[in-house]
Amino acid sequence: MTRERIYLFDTTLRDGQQTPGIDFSVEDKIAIASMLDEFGIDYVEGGYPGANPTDTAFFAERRTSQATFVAFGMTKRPGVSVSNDPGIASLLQARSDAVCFVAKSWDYHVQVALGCTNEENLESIAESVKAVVAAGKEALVDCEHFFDGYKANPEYALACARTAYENGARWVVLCDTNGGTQPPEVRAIVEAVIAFGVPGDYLGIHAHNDTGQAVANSLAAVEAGVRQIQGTLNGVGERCGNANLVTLIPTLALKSAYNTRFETAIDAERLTNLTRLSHAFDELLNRSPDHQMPYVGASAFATKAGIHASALLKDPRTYEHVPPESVGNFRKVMVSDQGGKANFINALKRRGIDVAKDDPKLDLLISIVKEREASGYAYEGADASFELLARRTMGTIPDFFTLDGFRVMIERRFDSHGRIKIVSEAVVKISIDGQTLMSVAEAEGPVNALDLALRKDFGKYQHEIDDLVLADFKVRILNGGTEAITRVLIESTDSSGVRWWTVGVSDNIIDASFQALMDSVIYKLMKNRQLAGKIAAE
Ligand SMILES: CC(=O)SCCNC(=O)CCNC(=O)[C@H](O)C(C)(C)COP(=O)(O)OP(=O)(O)OC[C@H]1O[C@@H](n2cnc3c(N)ncnc32)[C@H](O)[C@@H]1OP(=O)(O)O
Ligand SMILES: CC(=O)C(=O)O
Repeated sequence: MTRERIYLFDTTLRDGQQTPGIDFSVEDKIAIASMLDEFGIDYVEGGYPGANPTDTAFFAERRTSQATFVAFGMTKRPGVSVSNDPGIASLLQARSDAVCFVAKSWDYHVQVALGCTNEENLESIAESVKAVVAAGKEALVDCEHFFDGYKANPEYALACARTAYENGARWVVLCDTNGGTQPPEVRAIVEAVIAFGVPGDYLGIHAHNDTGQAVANSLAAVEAGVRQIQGTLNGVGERCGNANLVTLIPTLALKSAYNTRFETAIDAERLTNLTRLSHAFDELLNRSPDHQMPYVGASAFATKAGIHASALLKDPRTYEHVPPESVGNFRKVMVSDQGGKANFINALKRRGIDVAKDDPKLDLLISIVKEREASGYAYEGADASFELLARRTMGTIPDFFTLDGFRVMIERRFDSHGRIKIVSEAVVKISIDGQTLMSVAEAEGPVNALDLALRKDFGKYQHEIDDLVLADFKVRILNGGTEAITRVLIESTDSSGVRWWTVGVSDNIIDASFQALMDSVIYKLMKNRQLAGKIAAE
C-alpha cells in the first residue's frame, strides 16, 4: 500500500526565536539550520529578513543544502503596491528558496490590527503570493488565527485560504495562533477547508501548545487531510511553544496508527539521530534537556520500579512502547528504594560486577541503599557513589588513604576600601601508608577551599588526581527549617572526558559536600586502575 508523504516544516529559527529567553545569534542559526538539514527536515524557516540585523545577515546566503530554505514575513501592507513595499522587497532579496507569508484570516484582526477592509486584505494575500511566484520562489501562506477566524466568520477564513491557493501558494497553512483549539475542532475545520476546494496536499498545520494539544492537533489535522506539519525542535516557540517535532516525528514513524498510511523523509536510520539532535539543540541553548520529554528524555526509557525492571529484563517490550534505540535513546534500569534484585543485578552487571541472585552481599547492598535513600541519598543520579558503595559492600576497594579529619573556617573581612570579603580556610588531614599529610587552602567558598585542601597533597597519588576537575555542584535541601538535611551532588571529569556523579548527605552542607568530594577522588583512583567505571553496553 502506498503511503502518503507528510512534509515537515521546522520553524525553530523563526517561531522558536519568539520564545521568551531564546535569542539566536547568526552563528547559532547557521549551526541549527545545518543540524536540521542534515537530519532530513523538508523545510527550514530561518527567520524574518528585514526585521532585524541578525535575520538579515542570516539570509545573505542560502543556509541549507537539501532542505527548502524559507524566509518569513508579512503580506504587503494595504494601500501599497508590492513593488513599493519594503518588507516584500526584503523577502524577495533574501537568499531563500521559498517565502512564507503570515496573512490575517480572522476578519476581527483585519479590522483591529490591520485597519483595512476584508477585500483589501484578500488583495494583499493575492498580490504578495503572486510576487513570490513571479520571482521563481515557492510561496507559502500561514493563515494566522485560522481556527478562531473560522469560528467567527467561516466564509471569510475560507476565502483567505482559497485566495492563497488560487494565486499559487504551494502550501496554505492553517494556524492555531492562540493555541486554544481542540483536536475535534481542528479535524472538523480542516475537513471544511478541503470541502471548500483547497486540497489536503496543499494544506499545512501550525499549532501552538497553549492547552498542551499542539502535537494532538497536528495529528488530528493530518488525519483530516493536511500534508504539511509545522513545528519546532523540543517544542520551543511563542508562549507555551509550538508542536514539538521531536515528538511528532517518531510518532509518525513508529506508530501503526500513522506509519501504515503516512511517511516522512525521516526513515528508520535517520530517526536514530533524533535524541542526539534534541540534546544538541538544548546544548546550544545552554539548558538541560527535559528528562521527561517523550522518546528522547533521559527518563523516557528508565525505570526505578522493581516489578517493572524484573519484567523489562526478561523482555523489554513488557514496559517499552517502542525500542529506545529506534530514536537513539537507551534503556536505563536504575537503583533506588523502588528497586528489587533485578534492578541491582542489572546495574551491577553494567559496571562489570557479577553477583548471584542468592548472594547475601546483594541483600546487604539492597538494604544499605534503601536505608540510605530513606535518609536522603539518591543513587539514581550518582552512578559513581553507587558503584563505590557496591564495591565497598563486596569488599573490593583498596585502602588508598584514610581521612583523619577536616576543618573549615569562614571569615567575613573588610578590605582597605571597606568592602566585604568572605574568606574560607580549610584544613584536611589524611594518612597514606601510615604517614599523615595535612594541607591548608583558602578560597572564597568553603567547598572550594576544602576541595583545594583535599587535593593539595595526596602523597604518592598526587600525580594521579592532577587532571581531576569538578564540573558541576548541585545542592538540594531535603526538608526545611533548622533540621534540614542537605544532599550534594558533584559531577567530576578528567582528561579522558569521562564524567561521573557522586553524592553526599548530611545535616551540614560542608560535610555533605566533603563526602561527595571524597567519593569523587576515590572513584578517580579506582578508575585510573581500571577497577571502576567500566560500563558494559546493554
Ligand atoms: C503569529 C506570528 O507569530 S506572526 C510573526 C510575529 N513575529 C514578529 O512580529 C517578529 C518580527 N517583527 C518585527 O521585527 C516587527 O514587527 C516588524 C519589523 C516586522 C514590523 O515592525 P513595525 O513596522 O515597527 O510594525 P509593528 O511591529 O509596530 O506593527 C506591525 C505592523 O504590521 C502590520 N501587519 C501585521 N500583520 C500583517 C499582515 N499579515 N499583513 C500586512 N500587515 C501586517 C500591522 O497592522 C502593523 O501595522 P501598523 O504599524 O501600520 O500598525
Ligand atoms: C504564523 C504563526 O506563527 C502563527 O500564526 O502562530
